[in-house]
Amino acid sequence: MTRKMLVAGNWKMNGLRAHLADIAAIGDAAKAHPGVEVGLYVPATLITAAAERADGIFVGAQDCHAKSTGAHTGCLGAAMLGEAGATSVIVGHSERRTDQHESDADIAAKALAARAEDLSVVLCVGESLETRDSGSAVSFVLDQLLASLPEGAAADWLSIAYEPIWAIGTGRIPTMEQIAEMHGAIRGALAARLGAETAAAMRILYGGSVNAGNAADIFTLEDVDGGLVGGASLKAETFGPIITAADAAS
Ligand SMILES: O=C(CO)COP(=O)(O)O
Repeated sequence: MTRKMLVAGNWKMNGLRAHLADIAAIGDAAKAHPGVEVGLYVPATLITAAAERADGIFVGAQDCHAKSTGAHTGCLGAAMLGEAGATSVIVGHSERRTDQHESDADIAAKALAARAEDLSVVLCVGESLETRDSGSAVSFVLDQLLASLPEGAAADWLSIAYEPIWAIGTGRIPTMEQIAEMHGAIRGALAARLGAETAAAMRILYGGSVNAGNAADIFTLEDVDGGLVGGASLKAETFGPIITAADAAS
């Protein structure tokens, strides 16, 4: 089974129109590597402008509401994001699980809402440092994954991102053995839930302090099919080498 590498940037709450030139530069970097799928999850305010300029990359949103419309002040439905130009959405990022108190059931519902509007989905899972240190990271992440997994999950619209919370924005990453163990366990759990064929086709991304220096090692691991990149995705100079590393590992 060959899975196309996916390297996606999560810009989080960063980016103004002044940064559209960076998006264009990242598109240029991506075009040199057509074997890698590259996307940017930008703030909602930038989706339309980014999608208008995006060449060589897809543009996504960082969250969507589980309902399509209604009395939900400040929220955005999947159809709105699609109309704005997004083709994909992140659900279940640990920052939203923590800051917005999103539950696994909320996240599964958001993924389904996105799917209903033909958006692809990256579903994030990951353990805290406390859970890692207690020795129960794998069982925690698998429980979280299976509870957040939407009905009808399929590899043509859903990818998983393993993002250990303690590795996000810290410059600290798990050992290669820990990443390999977790990704293998995730694929095993997907196989048990969705069947071997779907599990073999579904991309499992690693996220958390991915940079030009560590990407090549991480992407070489068998069950790592790309990365979800925060800080290093803001500039082509730092994101470009990560795309190159994914191509080399393809
Ligand atoms: O949270 C992340 C991507 O969603 C990872 O962020 P950093 O790459 O900045 O650690």
